[in-house]
Amino acid sequence: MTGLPERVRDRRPLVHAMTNYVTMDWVARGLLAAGARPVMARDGAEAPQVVAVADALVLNLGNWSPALQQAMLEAGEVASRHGIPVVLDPVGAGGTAIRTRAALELLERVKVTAVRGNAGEIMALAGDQGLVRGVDAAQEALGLRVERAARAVARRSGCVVAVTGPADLVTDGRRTLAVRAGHPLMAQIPGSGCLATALVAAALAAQGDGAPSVAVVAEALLWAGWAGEEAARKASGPGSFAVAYLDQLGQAGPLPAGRIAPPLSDLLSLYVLVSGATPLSVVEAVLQAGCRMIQFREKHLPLPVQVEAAARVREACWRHGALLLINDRVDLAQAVGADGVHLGQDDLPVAVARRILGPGAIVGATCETAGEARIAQAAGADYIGTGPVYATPSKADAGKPYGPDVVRRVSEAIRLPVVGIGGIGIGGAAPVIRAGGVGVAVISSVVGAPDPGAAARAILDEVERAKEGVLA
Ligand SMILES: Cc1ncc(COP(=O)(O)OP(=O)(O)O)c(N)n1
Ligand SMILES: Cc1nc(C(=O)O)sc1CCOP(=O)(O)O
Ligand SMILES: [Mg+2]
Repeated sequence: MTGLPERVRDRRPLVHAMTNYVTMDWVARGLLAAGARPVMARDGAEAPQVVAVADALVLNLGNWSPALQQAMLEAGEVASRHGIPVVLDPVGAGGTAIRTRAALELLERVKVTAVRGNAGEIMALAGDQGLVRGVDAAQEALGLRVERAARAVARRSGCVVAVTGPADLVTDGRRTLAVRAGHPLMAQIPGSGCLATALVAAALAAQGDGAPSVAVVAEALLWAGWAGEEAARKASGPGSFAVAYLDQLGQAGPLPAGRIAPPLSDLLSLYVLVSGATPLSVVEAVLQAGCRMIQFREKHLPLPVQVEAAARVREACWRHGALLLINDRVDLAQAVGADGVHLGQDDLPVAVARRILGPGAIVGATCETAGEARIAQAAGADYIGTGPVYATPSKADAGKPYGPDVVRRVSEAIRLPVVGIGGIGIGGAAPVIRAGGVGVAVISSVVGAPDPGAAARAILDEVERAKEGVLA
């Protein structure tokens, strides 16, 4: 299959965007730059006629009014009858009751193909009163709650739900993908979200059958985010960024690989640290058992030996579709082609590692407090490790155990996925998930077990059972 930008340029879908006055011009420019054809008819007198000849319909709640609601309902019902994909942008849901009700009514009466919103909006549609300030949701108290809300809305409405933020989540209620792409400058121009919604509509139209597709929605968000990354390289501020963004949308060329994957919240379920001269056979055993996240932490070996050993672990991870992160050392991560690093408070700063490794790398950070976690999130971390949860035999300078509540304190302060670490074994993992963690990081309970593979499987099962309880 050709890349999404080529498909949109080839098919030039007519996208009927019933969008708000604030970003209408930006959305029209973005669709044109992407190769689609925008039509912005918003009035109820003509919208139902226009949508009948369109290839996709966008319903954007910005600048909402009762008249707009009626027009959207009528246009949406026409689109549903014609099998035209409909993408809902529930702008401000959760911020006012009227917006939440309007979005829910559209979801109920229109066959919506996809919803694209921020965390607060999607949580509001799921009935989870997340914190929303204005129309930009506060990325608070999220973690698994966002994924749970998105899955619930997707299952209830039979659509794909995309939650855009530091990392985008896309789910149909069963399968979930994460998209790692974007740049902070995108939040400094109005309409990035509205245009992402319109690109999702163009992507669904260009795929031909207009069916809800997690992969197509994820690819559209990758296109939007990657354009932001590339534009930011050329921009000197929000003004030049906006111009560069439109230019980038029009560029040919494939989208970057490796940016769409199962969410870190899935991959981090069991995170095994290779530490204390762990044999490669143990790594193989835990990968066979289903572990998809390994951290190489043989910090006491001479660096040349670490390079050799880490390269062998990386090769094992590649064979199992697992990610490899390197403890502390960005240079070692680059040397062996690892997927990223994990950094403690006394290691290289997250922002520096992000600058060296680029937007596609995974950067984890150790944080023991909500404040540290917010700083790490703002600096560009992808996940947080917190602990020690219980007493640990594997880190001499670990502090006093906090208990699982440290995971709750940290995970309720940020959007990023949080793993607990420190003394975690069978029976100790579930409390970490119930406290808001997405997984557990372990050394001795697995690496030091008589049968590391069996131990890994048992802990993974405990985590997955606990997650089912949280996500239900
Ligand atoms: C997943 C995870 N969480 C925490 C740590 C501890 O990292 P750090 O504080 O840098 O201590 P060292 O591991 O370097 O001794 C971790 N490694 N992984
Ligand atoms: C590497 C590490 N960091 C910790 C922290 O609290 O930040 S505890 C720890 C060691 C974890 O090993 P085990 O699973 O054997 O307790
Ligand atoms: Mg460290």
